[in-house]
Amino acid sequence: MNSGGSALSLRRWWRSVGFAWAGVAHTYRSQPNFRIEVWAAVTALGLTVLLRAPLAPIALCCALVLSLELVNTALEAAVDLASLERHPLARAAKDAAAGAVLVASGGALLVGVSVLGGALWSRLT
Ligand SMILES: Nc1ncnc2c1ncn2[C@@H]1O[C@H](COP(=O)(O)OP(=O)(O)OP(=O)(O)O)[C@@H](O)[C@H]1O
Repeated sequence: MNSGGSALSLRRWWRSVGFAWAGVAHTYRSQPNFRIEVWAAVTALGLTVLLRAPLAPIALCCALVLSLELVNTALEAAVDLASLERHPLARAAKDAAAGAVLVASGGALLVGVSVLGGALWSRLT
């Protein structure tokens, strides 16, 4: 058994988690849209628990939107690092990444309304 090797890979994994968390924290600090999405996700998850609605579709949608916003931020940084000059390909890349967030947000909104809408309506009426 190679316990030294597994301790090392666990430490390496933990270090990678630290880098990933630094990426999430940096995006939270630098991207107002990400902050809005985080608090929208917290609200949606809280409502889901409160209304005893199915958690899986809401959690999946929250994770999808937040993940795509992180990828969008990564792509923006990579494009700006490659060149700060205006270029049609830079615009295409950034617009497509922003479009991915928009599409996921639209889908998440539909899922949110269909899963939570009925339960919320009957609580309020
Ligand atoms: N180098 C560039 N060349 C051409 N167009 C660009 C370039 N950089 C940004 N743009 C255009 O400006 C838009 C906004 O880009 P910017 O990098 O400012 O993102 P942002 O406003 O932070 O977007 P988000 O709200 O998604 O974080 C892009 O979607 C793109 O249409």
